[in-house]
Amino acid sequence: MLRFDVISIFGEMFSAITAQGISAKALDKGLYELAVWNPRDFTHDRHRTIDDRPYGGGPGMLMMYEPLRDTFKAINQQQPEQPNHTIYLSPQGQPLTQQRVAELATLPRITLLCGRYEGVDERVIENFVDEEIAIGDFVVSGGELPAMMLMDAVIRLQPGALGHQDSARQDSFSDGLLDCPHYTRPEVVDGKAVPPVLMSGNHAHIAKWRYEQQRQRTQARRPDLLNN
Ligand SMILES: CN(C)c1ccccc1CNc1ccc(C(N)=O)cn1
Repeated sequence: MLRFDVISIFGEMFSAITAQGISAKALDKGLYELAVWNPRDFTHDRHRTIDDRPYGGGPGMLMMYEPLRDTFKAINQQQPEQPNHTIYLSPQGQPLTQQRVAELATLPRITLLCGRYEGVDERVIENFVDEEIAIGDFVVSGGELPAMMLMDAVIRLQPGALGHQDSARQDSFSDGLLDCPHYTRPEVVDGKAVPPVLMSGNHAHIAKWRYEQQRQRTQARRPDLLNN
């Protein structure tokens, strides 16, 4: 069973994936387990300090080394037998792709470090982080939402997470093309009809049309995805 250990000062945010939807059902089915660790629990001062000012000056605060080190130690004491892979979500990371998600989905254990403030002391990354990942080229206020997106993408690839028909469909995604258009009832609405080929019952024609649509859309919207 896949285990996630998450380091975050805002652990309650993760109810966004544990309370509803496919990720909640997968948790109930025992397809993964999740533990959230708060670095504040690994401080020793009265104010439970986990941030401090940056050397060299500059705006904002950084997450300090020692509380994070002690959090990593506690996590690794709990699961010494399982090999661990630690990911830091940051704008400086490698862009996440579906191919990388599929590789991560085969791991038994993933630790996710969620940065806040202006990030973490670089020595944390050097000593404890295996991989730095960005879920896109933009900045948000913390690593928690990026972590939840990575987790959701990995969870839905776990066997049993999707109904059979969905898992068949998501395979069409992993052929590196954008998805084709989709339609459902009614057949005509506000003067717009469903493409007749989809009403034909000719499954070979339907498959050909859908693939053609995928290729046209990818060429038009994301030519960078072609020639892979
Ligand atoms: C607070 N910031 C700027 C920060 C700085 C350093 C690390 C983490 C953070 C947390 N923010 C993040 C995290 C990830 C992504 C992403 N694209 O995956 C975007 N923002």
